[in-house]
Amino acid sequence: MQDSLQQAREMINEIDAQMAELFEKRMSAVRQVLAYKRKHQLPILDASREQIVIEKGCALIQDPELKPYYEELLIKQMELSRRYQQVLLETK
Ligand SMILES: C=C(O[C@@H]1C=C(C(=O)O)C=C[C@H]1O)C(=O)O
Repeated sequence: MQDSLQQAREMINEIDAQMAELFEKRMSAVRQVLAYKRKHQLPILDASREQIVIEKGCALIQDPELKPYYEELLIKQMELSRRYQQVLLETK
C-alpha cells in the first residue's frame, strides 16, 4: 500500500514538473500574442478564440467523465493568461 502510494505520487510529481515547463512555454506564447495585440490595438479578451481552445482541448480528452474537469482547467488557465496580459500591459 505504502509502495503504491509512493509510486503514484512520484508519477504526479513527474507530471507536475512537465506541466510547469509547459505552463511557462504557454505563457511565453501568450506574451507573443500580447505583443501583436498591443501593436494592432486589439483587446486582451478574444471570446471566440477561447471557445475554440475549449472545444479543441476537450476533444483531446478520451474519458468523458474527465471532460468537464478539463474544461474548467482550460477556463481557469485562460483567465490567468488574461490577468498576466493585463499586468504586462500596465507595467511594461
Ligand atoms: C492568448 C490570447 O488571449 C486571451 C487568452 C487566451 C488563451 O490563454 O488561450 C485566448 C484568448 C484570449 O481571450 C489570445 O488571444 O490568443
